[in-house]
Amino acid sequence: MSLFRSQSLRRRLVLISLITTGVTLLLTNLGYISLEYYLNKRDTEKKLQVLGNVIADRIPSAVTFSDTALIGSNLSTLKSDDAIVRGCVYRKDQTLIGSYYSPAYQRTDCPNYLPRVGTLTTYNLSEFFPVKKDEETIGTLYIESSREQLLERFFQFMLFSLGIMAAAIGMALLLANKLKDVISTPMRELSDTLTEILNKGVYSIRASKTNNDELGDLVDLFNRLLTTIDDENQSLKASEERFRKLTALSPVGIFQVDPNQNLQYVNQRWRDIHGLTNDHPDLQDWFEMIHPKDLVNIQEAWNRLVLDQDSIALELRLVRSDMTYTWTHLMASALHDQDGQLLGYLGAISDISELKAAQVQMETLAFFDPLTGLANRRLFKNRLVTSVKGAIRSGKSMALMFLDMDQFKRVNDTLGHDAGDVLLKEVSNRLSNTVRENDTVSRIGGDEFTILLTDISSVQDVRAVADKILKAMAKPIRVKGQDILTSVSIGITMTPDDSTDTNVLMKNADLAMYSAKEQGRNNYQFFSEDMNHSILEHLAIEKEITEAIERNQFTLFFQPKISLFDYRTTGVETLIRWQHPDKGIITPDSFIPVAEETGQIIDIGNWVLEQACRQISSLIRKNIMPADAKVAVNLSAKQFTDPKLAEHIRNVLEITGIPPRCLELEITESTLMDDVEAAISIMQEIKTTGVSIAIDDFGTGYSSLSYIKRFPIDVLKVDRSFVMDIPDDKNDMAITAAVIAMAHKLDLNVVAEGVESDEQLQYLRLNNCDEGQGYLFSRPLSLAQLHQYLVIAAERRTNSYEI
Ligand SMILES: Nc1nc2c(ncn2[C@@H]2O[C@@H]3COP(=O)(O)O[C@H]4[C@@H](O)[C@H](n5cnc6c(=O)[nH]c(N)nc65)O[C@@H]4COP(=O)(O)O[C@H]3[C@H]2O)c(=O)[nH]1
Repeated sequence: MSLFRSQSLRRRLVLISLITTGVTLLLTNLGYISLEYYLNKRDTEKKLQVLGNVIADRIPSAVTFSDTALIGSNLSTLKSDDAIVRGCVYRKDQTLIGSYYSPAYQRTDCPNYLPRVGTLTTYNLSEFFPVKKDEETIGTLYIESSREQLLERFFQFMLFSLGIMAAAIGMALLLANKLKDVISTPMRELSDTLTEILNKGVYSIRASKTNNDELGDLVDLFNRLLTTIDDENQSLKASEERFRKLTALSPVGIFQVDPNQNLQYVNQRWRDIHGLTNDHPDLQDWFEMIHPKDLVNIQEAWNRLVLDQDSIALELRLVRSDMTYTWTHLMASALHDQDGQLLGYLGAISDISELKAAQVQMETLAFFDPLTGLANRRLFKNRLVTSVKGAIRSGKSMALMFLDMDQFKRVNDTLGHDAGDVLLKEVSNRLSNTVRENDTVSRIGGDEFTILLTDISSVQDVRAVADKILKAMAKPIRVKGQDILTSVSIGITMTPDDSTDTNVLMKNADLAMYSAKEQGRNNYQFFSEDMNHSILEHLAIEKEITEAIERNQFTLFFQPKISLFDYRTTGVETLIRWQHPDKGIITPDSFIPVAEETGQIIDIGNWVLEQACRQISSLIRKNIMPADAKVAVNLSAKQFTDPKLAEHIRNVLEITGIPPRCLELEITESTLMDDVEAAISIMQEIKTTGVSIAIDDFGTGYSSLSYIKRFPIDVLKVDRSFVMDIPDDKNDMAITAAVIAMAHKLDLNVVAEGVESDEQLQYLRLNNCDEGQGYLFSRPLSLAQLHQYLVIAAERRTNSYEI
């Protein structure tokens, strides 16, 4: 069977035709010959029967009388049939009494005795017929017919059939050949076309159609299939071309990996990013380029890609041959065909070095102070949280130092911001050089620094560092050709001893730093619970101030200002008092700083301004207060920088009806020196309302003459600390005299604060101080007391204080 299958279609067609025709004819002829033979044999047998019966019917008498002649004449009728070989008649005793044999056959007598008939050949046809007389069998007739004629006809038929078979097979051969042309040739052509297409790879070749039958349809279908393949091929080529162009132009490196992990394709950009020039880069080479720190990540991601067919995206560094590295972003995913069969992996890699650099820059900006390069507040807070956790974990201590530069503002304002920057940088350097590398130095504000000291074994270590810092700061810093002496005040808190809460630690260090400031600056203080108590006190005051505002517990006192030339009352300074229901009168020093810090000062200050103007304007209207006298009101720093200040002043002037020239605002020198430029513009705005401005506590704020010149002020109040030591402190006396002279040069009115003694009065008068204020003239007075004071003062104005 396999031999048959391995034959060509053409040969198989011929074989099938021959076998089919041969077998069909063979079977047909065999059937036909057999039928013919059977029919002839039946005819012969019938004839034998007829002859036998006729003769048997005629010869009973002849047999009875053994009339051999009669028997012989009857048997001679057998001559009529050429096929009869012999006829034999036997008596009842089975002896032969008559016989006939055909000369055409080999002469054989009938056997003499009936049973011996069986010895004759059985090849022929034979039959026994009983010879009966009166129903009694008196003899037997035996007739034998030859088969020769039968067989002769049989062979003639056979010969004829074979002739027909040969003719039929010949016809079948012709038919098979024809079939070859009809079926096999177009099939061969189709196969040749296909072979040509496959060999040349040209899908535009078409098979030629010769028939309009099923094979013709097959050729049509084949050509249509080719057209479809050709179209798809074309679009595939177009798409491939597009892909090729796109990848060539792509700013992204593109790569393809086959299912066996071989790098199948990379575009030019991929090569550029990797700095690889070889034609067939290897995936292993690529893995070897990956930065050791990124290897674990990429291997883990690659496993996910290959084993789980997951898409991956990650950032990694590629190390080039010159050991520089490029930051890249890699994305890859598995490629499957329509049946879900894995085709490989497709990926894109982009150079993100610039992005990374920008990110680093952003992080630097976000976490580092651009001026000093130190950690900024944000990074400091992160480190503080981490350090506290580390300290808890390791069981070791950590110290937080809060440093504030002493008198930085003075340098900044007098020598300019550039000088301030130089100072800050140098201080930063000195701080960084004083601590270990593990410790974090941060600049968290203008002149505020923090230091985190980790792994502290004892407080002694911290003291040693703090001492080193103070010592490092003691050396002068050269700024703009001048040697500047600077110092820092340091507050220190420890974790876990003081707290493990970062906010609490910050507050502790801040408190300790303020305590260091209070202790005279240029020193360090460790946080103690006492400092905390002052916070609680602070909080309590804050709460009480709120209640005081609500319950109208504030009242105003006025302290007269006296002309040192004619002792006239030139005005009053408004001083707030708190009439506490339990604690009695509370002076402003106890609550103004708290109110300043909490912002409550804005409400309080606005109330003071309005009340003072209202009360004094009523005294002016009643002519109790001289019409040219002024009421001075203190402005806190927060009030001063309140954007609504000028609007509020105008409002108060309007609603109280006090003339603007009768109102004077006292602003402390330190408030003005916080931000000189801003202060000047605020003062200019205040001046538009028509009120006067006085600098309070002059001499304590390190203001330089160049600024005073630019301030739109009217009055300069010499601080009580200078007046206080007259006549004992020659230095203070000289300063006071110089300030008065300078103020006069600037056309400013000078008021001396805290005049308590005649000596002081005389000295001030001697130096042409314009006005004085102090216990020598009057303590701060309630409105009623002031009323009384003014009345009396008017009466004894002349020379009352003169000695
Ligand atoms: N030892 C001594 N002291 C004298 C003498 N003459 C006056 N004083 C006191 O010196 C302070 C003068 O006021 P200041 O320098 O403006 O200093 C004021 C001022 O800065 C502030 N202040 C007072 N009232 C207000 C206010 O309404 N608003 C704001 N923002 N601050 C106020 O509180 C500070 C303290 O005020 P007070 O306790 O009233 O204290 C007053 C006054 O009672 C003297 O001869 N000897």
